[in-house]
Amino acid sequence: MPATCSACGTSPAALRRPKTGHALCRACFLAAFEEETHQAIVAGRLFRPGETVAIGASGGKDSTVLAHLLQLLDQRHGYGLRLLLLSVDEGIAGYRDASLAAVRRHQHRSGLPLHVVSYRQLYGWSMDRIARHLGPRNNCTFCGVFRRQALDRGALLMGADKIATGHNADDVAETVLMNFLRGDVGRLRRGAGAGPAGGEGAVPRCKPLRHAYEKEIVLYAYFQGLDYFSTECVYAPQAYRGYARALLKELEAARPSAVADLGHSGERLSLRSDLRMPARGTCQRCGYVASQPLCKACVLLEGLDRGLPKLGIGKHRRLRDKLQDGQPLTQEERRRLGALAEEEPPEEQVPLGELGRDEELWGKQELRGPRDLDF
Ligand SMILES: Nc1ncnc2c1ncn2[C@@H]1O[C@H](COP(=O)(O)OP(=O)(O)OP(=O)(O)O)[C@@H](O)[C@H]1O
Repeated sequence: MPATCSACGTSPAALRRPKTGHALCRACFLAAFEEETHQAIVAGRLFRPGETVAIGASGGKDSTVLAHLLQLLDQRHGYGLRLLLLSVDEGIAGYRDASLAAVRRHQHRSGLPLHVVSYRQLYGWSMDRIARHLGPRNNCTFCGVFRRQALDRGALLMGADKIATGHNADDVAETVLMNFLRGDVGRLRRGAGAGPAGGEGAVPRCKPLRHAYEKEIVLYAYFQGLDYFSTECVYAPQAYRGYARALLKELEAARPSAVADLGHSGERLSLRSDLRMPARGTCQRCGYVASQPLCKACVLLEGLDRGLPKLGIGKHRRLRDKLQDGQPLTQEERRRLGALAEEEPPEEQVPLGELGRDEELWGKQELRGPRDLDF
């Protein structure tokens, strides 16, 4: 005989909650998941009445569930939010184009306004082209830096007060692990991944699903019949995060609370107070938040534009200084920086309309490039 739901005591249980081990029926699971998200929003004071919130919408399960929940909870509890969908098109054929189609379907169903910004518009480089220059490694470094800025730029254009992302408890735990494994003191101090998503950006961020287990998000999407895109990014298998993810899965299998515990540890970490942290300033080139004279995106772009894609990653300070002083690099130095044998023509510019600009919202306003934006 199937187990009975431990919450209502009447309906047959439809699942065992990965987070708590409780046997629940569909209705009680949905209610518990929604209530926990609401409590996380209230306890974390994530939103204020009247705020415009741009939901980072990638078309994947997490942000699809987030967009659905924020709309539902806003109506149910009267948060008084203006919700918008914001997507970044990184230019990854066979991955982002398909997931953006899922975002558009969500837009039609939900009626929320959608705005799409693309790497090609903002930086003149799609991820596919960057990957052709860079090879299979380090693509996530470029993509992560560019996406963080692209979300900020999109949110500023939309007049958003805040960005909400679909980062879940597993993402947070993986980030805590990764920061430890890399000895990344800066990020450990900022909350080891438990703090605001991309907390160093120009627009405040929050992660309303940060206590939600990935497995439960999948269950929620399934029971609600939500339509999302679920293929992994073609460049992700090479990412270091994959090792942290595999380790976390092993830990979770042995002890399900490991996911929540790691997130909790990340929040509670305290470091020596005499550690020197880089001061926050603004990028001399584009005005974005930076702790160095140039922000990370401008450093990466400089390498790409010079045909030396590895200039902005790794320890190439000496070669960067050499270039800055106008000294030529040797063939061997150019090779170390990933110089291509032959120059590739720049990518064709994409008309904004084709990328899903919400004309009603934006009229004829043009997106500005990374070098002339004021933050
Ligand atoms: N291209 C994008 N456009 C807009 N937001 C994005 C994009 N990529 C990621 N995000 C935001 O960052 C969050 C975490 O992104 P990540 O790459 O870890 O994907 P994920 O964990 O697979 O999430 P999802 O299931 O929503 O794709 C997403 O939930 C979303 O809110």
